[in-house]
Amino acid sequence: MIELDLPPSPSSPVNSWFRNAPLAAGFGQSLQTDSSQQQPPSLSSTFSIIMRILALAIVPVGWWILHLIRLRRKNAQMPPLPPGPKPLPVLGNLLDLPVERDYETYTRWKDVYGDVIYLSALGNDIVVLNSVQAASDLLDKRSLWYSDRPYIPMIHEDSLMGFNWTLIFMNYSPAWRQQRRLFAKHIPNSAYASSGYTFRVRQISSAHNLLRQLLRTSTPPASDDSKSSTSLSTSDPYSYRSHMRFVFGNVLLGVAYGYDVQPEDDPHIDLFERGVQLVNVGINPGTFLVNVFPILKHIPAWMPFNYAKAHGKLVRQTHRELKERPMEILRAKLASGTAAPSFATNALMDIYTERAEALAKSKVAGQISEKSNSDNGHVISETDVKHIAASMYGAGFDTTFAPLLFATLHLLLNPSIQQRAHAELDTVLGSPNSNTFRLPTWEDRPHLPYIDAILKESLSASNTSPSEATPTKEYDTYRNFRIPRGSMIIPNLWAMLRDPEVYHDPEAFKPERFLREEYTDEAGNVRVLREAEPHPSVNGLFGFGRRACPGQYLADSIIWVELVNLLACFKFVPALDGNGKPIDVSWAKTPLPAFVLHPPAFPCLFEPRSDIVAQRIMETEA
Ligand code: HEM
Repeated sequence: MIELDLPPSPSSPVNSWFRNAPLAAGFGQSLQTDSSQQQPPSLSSTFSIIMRILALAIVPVGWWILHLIRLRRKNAQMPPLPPGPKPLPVLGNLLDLPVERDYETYTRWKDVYGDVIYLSALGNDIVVLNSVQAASDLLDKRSLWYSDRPYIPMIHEDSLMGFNWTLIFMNYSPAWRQQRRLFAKHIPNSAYASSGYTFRVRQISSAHNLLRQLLRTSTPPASDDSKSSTSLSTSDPYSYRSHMRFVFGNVLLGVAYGYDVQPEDDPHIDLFERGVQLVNVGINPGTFLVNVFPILKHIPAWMPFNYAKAHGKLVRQTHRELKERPMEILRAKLASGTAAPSFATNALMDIYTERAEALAKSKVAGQISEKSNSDNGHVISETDVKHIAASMYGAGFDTTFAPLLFATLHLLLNPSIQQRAHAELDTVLGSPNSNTFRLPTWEDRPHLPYIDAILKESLSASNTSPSEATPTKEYDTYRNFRIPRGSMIIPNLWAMLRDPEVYHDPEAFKPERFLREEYTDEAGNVRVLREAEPHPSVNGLFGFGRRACPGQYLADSIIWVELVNLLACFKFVPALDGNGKPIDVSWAKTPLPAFVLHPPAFPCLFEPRSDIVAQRIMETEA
């Protein structure tokens, strides 16, 4: 070990680097001295060290300068980059990028730079799309080039989270295409498709389950005398959240595996929740440095403080369990003939049937052919079924839960919207005070346009924050701007939904913007009273192009059935504070920063609309 007896100095990292730098650079031998005779280095030896450092540095620095000059020349011949905040050398716009609520900053920049903005961060190109037009032009119309996923070391490295088995993060590839086809085949692409019948039965029974749970913890109806059955219950103004969570978990695991969730502490729900939370931690750009400096992925797992590898291992273990456990249960049920219909049940049955047919054919033709089922060599297998089913909870839970929370919040804040919804429902379901009152069914949907409008407005409120990014496959030009190859494309839904050209009074919760209203004039002609607002960005809510959400029709039907049942049966009323005054919850309109925006927990009470309604709810138990 060589030690230099340099004059004492403050132990800042920079000083210590300078102290050790010559050793690290291989200058140790020339400086090796007997510590008993050490002298401060002479001026000439210091000069020689500096010269050597300069000599060594000149090659990379020269290369870097040449590279920059060449890049400048090349770029000068190309169209300019889209406008954006001025970058710093090397860091680019790293310091401009907000840690939280990036969508708000991108939206503010729209006024300054326009709807296509260029940013760079540590050499990575980023293009933010702030309008539906730009997003659709690139992601829809040039979808072949814009369908890949960005490389995120924590996600994609097998030695870290190894999470690229899920559709959401898979690159555009034959395996991805096959999985999308499999998804589309078994998850109906229309809320009204006949193949969706079994899922709709499950959705209805889950919605009734939610009604019963809310009734048990609800406030009594206003007209209630103290003997009513509902008056026995006390009200926890936050309990609705856990009831809703249970119901969405039940629907999603039911659709995925035909699995019935236990009302409390279901082990599968716990497992999937844990899996989602662990992934969220891993993909947060600020949590693990390896996402910013991918080279850190080479640090071995045994090194102390290697939290990224430790976290990756935990995620892999949890996901192995989460993928295997429900499939094992399903296989056992399939073997005993007791499996309920579900995505995985139906897809596995298909595979088994195809295999049996291929086997039968092979006995005739002497060989097994799996070609019919393949895309560039990728044949659908049980592993694909397992992976898609396991993705459904993560992809579908928060995304469906959040719009229902927003609907609840805005209905609570806007009694007039509730009244209008109740009036529409009463014409279809009967008055809640009449014995003819019934609960809604799927067939009622076309007759309830205002409920649909509330659903659309709630979906807009919960727009997925703009972290979805797709690298361009090739260098591209758009509106005479250059989009560098490999750019991260960020469609900023927040800005799209607040585009004043499209969306009037965007901050207000106005379901009627989705209604086209007609009236009949004196001569009996049907005329348009008001056109629905043009609102193309509601399509953008489910993404663009080839990567657009494959679960959108399922999501739409899941949220609709919950919302319509809640509205048919309950009034959403404010909880009271210690002085008996209604608690104001308007603060909850500002969403929490997350990938899927959702309101912070706010108190809300559910009051059954009448005793007859309460009775109808209890009848569903049968
Ligand atoms: C209101 C609810 C939902 C919303 C707003 C929503 C939105 C989205 C968005 C914005 C994307 C990304 C598209 C892109 O990258 O361009 C996506 C992808 C995806 N969604 Fe949904 N989603 C919802 C519900 C669901 C449900 C219920 C499921 C399934 C059970 C699901 C499954 C998926 C999958 C598998 C992907 C990845 C597709 C791919 O990368 O090819 N989603 N969703």
